[in-house]
Parts: sequence; structure tokens; C-alpha cells
Amino acid sequence: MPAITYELIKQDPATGARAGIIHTPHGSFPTPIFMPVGTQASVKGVSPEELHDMGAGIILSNTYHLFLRPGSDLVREAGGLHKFMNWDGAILTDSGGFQVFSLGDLRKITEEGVTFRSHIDGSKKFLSPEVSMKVQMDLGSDIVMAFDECIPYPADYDYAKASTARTTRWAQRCKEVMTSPHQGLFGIVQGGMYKDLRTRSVNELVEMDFPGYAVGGLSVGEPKELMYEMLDHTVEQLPKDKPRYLMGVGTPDCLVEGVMHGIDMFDCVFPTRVARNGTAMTWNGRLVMKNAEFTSDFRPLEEGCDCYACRNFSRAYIRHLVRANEIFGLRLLSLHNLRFLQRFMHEMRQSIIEERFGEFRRNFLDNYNYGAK
Ligand SMILES: CN(C)CCSCc1cc(N)cc2c(=O)[nH]c(N)nc12
Ligand SMILES: [Zn+2]
Repeated sequence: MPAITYELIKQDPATGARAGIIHTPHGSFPTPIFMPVGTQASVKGVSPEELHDMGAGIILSNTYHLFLRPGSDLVREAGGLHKFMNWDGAILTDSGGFQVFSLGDLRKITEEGVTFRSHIDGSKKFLSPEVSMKVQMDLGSDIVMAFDECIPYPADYDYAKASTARTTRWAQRCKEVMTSPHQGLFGIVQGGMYKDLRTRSVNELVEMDFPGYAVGGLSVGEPKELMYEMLDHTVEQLPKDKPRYLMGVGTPDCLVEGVMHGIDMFDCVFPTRVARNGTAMTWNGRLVMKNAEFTSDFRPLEEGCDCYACRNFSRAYIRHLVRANEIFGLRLLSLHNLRFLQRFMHEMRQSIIEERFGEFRRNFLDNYNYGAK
């Protein structure tokens, strides 16, 4: 029995949208799903108990960061990442490739792997398919991402072709050393913005029969229309009985469009990052809490929200905390924004099950106004 399995609940008859359940060794969760990001083994300012209370079934963490600090040997000694951070839900770990490639010229790529300098102390480090898999086995995450190169945008055809072929060879090397029966290894589709390379990447990864697939190399600065075009082309070639994960996406409009194209899993730092910038996410757009309009607004951040912030505090109080640089204000906004995304995905999933996804999408996009208010 594979560690990760996908159960289709409902396919929207008119679009690629679908509702399902993903089963993992640390529990099952409904899809489509948004995964809170806990890069360094914590979702910034949020406790595991609060993550459970808001309905999070899976969180993200990161090979690159934990490899550098505190080191995966320590986490293994602690009994793995679940025990280390006291989270008993599912965990997905990214493979480290993306973070290394974000270092720009501080790294050197060869067939073997990537040499780079730690952003923490400048020491020389090496990541490869084998090292990434060893780290992720030490961490014990339920879903392990293959070690890949996220092709920058723009990239010329020859570079994208050579890089995608290497990512496929790296995926094979990951598969050969990922021996834990309790962890599921996802392949990551690359190919840049070239449809023929995306098709080749999909075909070669599907040939290796992974339990799930991520669409990589998107949300890297390309226009949204181009992202959707690549997404449409890529997802339709992926197996229907396996989960699909769109990496690094995204804002609510991108979540709706990603679901429409058949994506099941999403992650993005957006909700916690904008929270730390003093902004609340609501169905009708963003609230910039420092704005004077909230000075004596004693309503909750969002009417009808059941989060801890909205059940106990007002916009006026949260505005005061943000202006006074009180950490509690940012914590309240993080709790609200993460709960908002859980509610958003739940409503979207219900609309698929009740065959009214098209109406949900139109209503949301008609009211969508994520310019700061
Ligand atoms: C917090 N998240 C942004 C981190 C997890 S997702 C990181 C991430 C984001 C994007 N856009 C593309 C890729 C990609 O092509 N490959 C990998 N391995 N990771 C990716
Ligand atoms: Zn709320």
C-alpha cells in the first residue's frame, strides 16, 4: 500500500476542478487544499494546536533551511520533524532545489548536484538528489519532493531543455534512494514556458510512476496568463488518480484558476507574509490595518469569520496593535489570514461537490479586489 493515495470525490463536469481526499500516514485531508508554510519548522507565530483548530491538515517545511539549521541529524535524533515541532498532522517538505537556485550566483550546478554558500554563515555546502533524500528521510515528512531545478523566467529554449532533462535524471536518482515505505516521493514537472518540454517532462516522470506530481517552474515572475497556459497544458497530461500540487501558488485568484485547471494542493507564504505587513485578507479584498478608516471600527476583521481574532477582537484594537508594533497584532492577522484560506478552500470544495463551481468562480472574481484598501 503506497504511503500517499488520492481518492476522487467529485469531478466538476464543466472544468478541470475536482474534490478529493489525500490519505497519508499522518492522516487524511480534503482537497483542494491550501498548505500553511512552516519553512523553519514553525508556521510563523502560530502553534500546532492553533493550526489544528483552524483546520490545517498538512503543513509545509523545507529541506534547505533545516539542512543548514539545525541540521537533519538533530531532527532525526529528536524522532523526526513531527516530534521535533510537535505537529501530528501531515508534513510536505520541499527538496531544497528552489531555495538554492534563489541564491543566484552564489551557487554552482553540475550533473552531480549544487554547490553553494550558506546564507547563514557563508560556509560551502552541497545538495544533490541523494543528500536531499537523506535529509527528507531524517525529517520523516509524509510527502517528499524530488530534487529539481526550478528554471528561472525567462530562460532560453536550450537552457530549459538541458535543465529539464537533468531534473528528470535527478528524479530517477531520488527514486533509487528514497526507500522509506512511510513517505511518498512526488516528481516535479519542469520545462520552462515551452509546451514540448513540459510534455516531455510529464511523460518521463509519469513513466517513473510517482504517487503524486507537482507542477514546478511556475509562479516565477511570468505573466499570470502564461502561467495558466502552461498549467492547462501540463495538468491535462497528468494521471487523474494521483494528487497534483502547484508549487508556490498563491493569491486567491490564482487558487481559483488553479483549481479550475485541476490542481489539488497549493502553498504560498502570502497569508502569513501580508499578515506580518499588517494586512488582513477578506472575501472582499485586503484590509490595510494601519489605515485611519479602522480607528474606531469595532467590528471584527471579517463578519462571519470564526477565527480566534474575529471572535475576540476588533479592527480598532488590531489597528492599534499594528501601529504600536505589538507582536500580538501580527499573530492575530496570521491566524485570521490562514483561517480565511482554509474557509476559502472549503467553500470552493463544497461548490465543486454541489456542481456550482462555475458560479463560485464568477462570483469571487467579480468581487475580487486585492488592491490594498
Ligand atoms: C513556501 N513555498 C514558496 C516553498 C515551497 S514551494 C517552492 C517552489 C515554488 C515555485 N514557484 C516553484 C518551485 C519549483 O519549481 N521547484 C521546487 N522544488 N519548489 C518550488
Ligand atoms: Zn477571522
